[in-house]
Amino acid sequence: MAEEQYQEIGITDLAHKTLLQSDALYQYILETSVFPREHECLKELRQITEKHPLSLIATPPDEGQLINMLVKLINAKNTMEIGVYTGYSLLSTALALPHDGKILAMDVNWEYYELGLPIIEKAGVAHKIDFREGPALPLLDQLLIDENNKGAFDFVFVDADKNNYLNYHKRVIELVKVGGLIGYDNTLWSGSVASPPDAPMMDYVKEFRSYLVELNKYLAHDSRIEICQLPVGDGITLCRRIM
Ligand SMILES: C[S@@+](CC[C@H](N)C(=O)[O-])C[C@H]1O[C@@H](n2cnc3c(N)ncnc32)[C@H](O)[C@@H]1O
Repeated sequence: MAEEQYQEIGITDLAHKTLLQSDALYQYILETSVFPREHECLKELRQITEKHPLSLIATPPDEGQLINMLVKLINAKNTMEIGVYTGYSLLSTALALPHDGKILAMDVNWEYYELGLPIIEKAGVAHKIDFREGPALPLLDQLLIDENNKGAFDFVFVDADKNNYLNYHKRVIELVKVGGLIGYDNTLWSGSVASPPDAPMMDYVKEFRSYLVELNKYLAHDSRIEICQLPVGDGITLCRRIM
């Protein structure tokens, strides 16, 4: 999505990055858990990102910490990320992977990634990343043509255009291995998924709310996965493929 489009739909006006409606409580979590252990390069990347006009779309540091922990817990080696922006979640993943681990990273915008790339290089993990510029759906379709890619991924993080999440799920579920994990970001969508559709909400929230509601319903009934929805960041749904 282009910067002007984000501005048009009002994302830059979002008041809170996370579901916690208390800045003090969020700050407490950051200061007592995340920041003391945040990798120096993640800190640098966060500081660069904060200067960008779209910094609100970046993965928040507590969620980056969760992703880093998950990747280590499942011993992931072959991973994918859809929606990179400047690379906070990408770097959180890359730092957790073994030296020969891989991330296939997709984003329509190379310029955002370019902002974070020097920090990723400095962290010594750029060799793990295969960045593909372009819309993710055709890239996923291309991957699915090769049978070897089916069930080949240990972990997939989806954090791109919300109107395509269900389309991503229909493809990614075939690419992740049985026992592997998919993380969908923003599944609580500023808490709006639990509000009536006519409740007052910002344009940006209103525009995409129905896609998240639809995704959440679909995931709840998809027998191929077990799920765990966490109120971290803007809500992340973890899906473990079981068949
Ligand atoms: C919420 S941001 C990703 C944040 C990122 N995970 C981080 O850690 O900061 C969403 C990203 O998705 C990208 N995007 C939007 N539509 C896309 C599409 N169809 N295919 C791939 N990427 C897309 C945008 O360019 C943007 O960088």
